[in-house]
Amino acid sequence: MTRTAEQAWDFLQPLYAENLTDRLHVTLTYAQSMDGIIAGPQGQQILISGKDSMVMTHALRLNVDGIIIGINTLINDSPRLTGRADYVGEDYLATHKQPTPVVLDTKLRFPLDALLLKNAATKQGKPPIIFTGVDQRDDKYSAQWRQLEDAGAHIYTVGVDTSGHLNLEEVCQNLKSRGMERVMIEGGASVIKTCLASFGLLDAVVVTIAPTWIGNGITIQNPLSKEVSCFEISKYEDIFGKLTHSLVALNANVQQRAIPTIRSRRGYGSQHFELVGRQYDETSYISSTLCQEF
Ligand SMILES: NC(=O)C1=CN([C@@H]2O[C@H](COP(=O)(O)OP(=O)(O)OC[C@H]3O[C@@H](n4cnc5c(N)ncnc54)[C@H](OP(=O)(O)O)[C@@H]3O)[C@@H](O)[C@H]2O)C=CC1
Ligand SMILES: Nc1nc(O)c(N)c(N[C@@H]2O[C@H](COP(=O)(O)O)[C@@H](O)[C@H]2O)n1
Repeated sequence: MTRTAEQAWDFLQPLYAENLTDRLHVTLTYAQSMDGIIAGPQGQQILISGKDSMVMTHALRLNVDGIIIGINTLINDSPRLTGRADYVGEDYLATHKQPTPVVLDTKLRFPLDALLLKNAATKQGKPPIIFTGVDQRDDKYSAQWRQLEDAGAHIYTVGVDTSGHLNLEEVCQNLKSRGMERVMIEGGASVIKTCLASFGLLDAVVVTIAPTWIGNGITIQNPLSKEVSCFEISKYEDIFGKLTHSLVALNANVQQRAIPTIRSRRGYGSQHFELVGRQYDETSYISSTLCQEF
């Protein structure tokens, strides 16, 4: 069975029930294997999600104002960051707006041949926003800045925190001030780790965990033991338990692993977990696509 975009969005609705008016609603979303791998050893893109999970990702993309990624993901993958009819269907696509791509790029390394710029030029996607830590007046960056703007990008300088990374709170405030209400953060590993370590930044986490062990690659956490039983997947809750909402969408024939999948928490420290878990998929559909490289 393949989910429709409407079904996928219905499934995600509990994460968006609250009406946040004063701050940006931020969803962290990514796909990982059971051993926490999100990309190949040299950062090669790996197809981890199954078809239904991709429908969910693309439906989500079409229900947010912006998609944030780190500069390495842009350089490695040159993603499109659009919602596409292949996954959501023409009708859904026609009735939803495309998100604005947002790239975290401290040193303005954004390549001029990136697909995001080409797609913006041909109106297949919105012009990207680049957040950087450099100053437009700095001679070292002014030419690149101008070329990127000429190619359609909007560039904003934000603060750099003590780890040398862009301050994500400031990024979110900036996007909110530009009229955005909801964004999703799609990765990669470094950005995911920053987000998971920044309690208070995230409102929701949507993770696809494919029931496979990749064994070697870019990981977002210490690999669990390969002897792990199905139910030990709940170890992920150590991380997710700190979040306001979290959702684990298992994407294949792993009913026995269908532990409660949405956790909602109000007020950090209150020890109150509200369990509203649901399993996303009911049938197997993914095994033929697991771990194939693009
Ligand atoms: N399976 C999945 O769902 C996904 C997988 N991926 C994979 O992830 C891989 C890339 O991951 P990775 O190499 O870790 O790179 P990222 O895409 O996470 O980019 C990291 C870079 O972003 C910049 N950056 C700026 N601000 C921040 C911040 N606050 N926190 C973290 N980084 C920041 C830094 O570079 P600088 O200092 O130059 O600004 C940093 O080195 C790709 O191979 C891609 O295929 C990506 C997305 C989703
Ligand atoms: N949801 C999801 N599942 C996977 O298996 C993935 N490998 C990814 N990767 C992310 O999607 C980006 C590609 O986007 P486009 O299809 O080009 O729009 C890639 O850069 C990762 O961010 N996601």
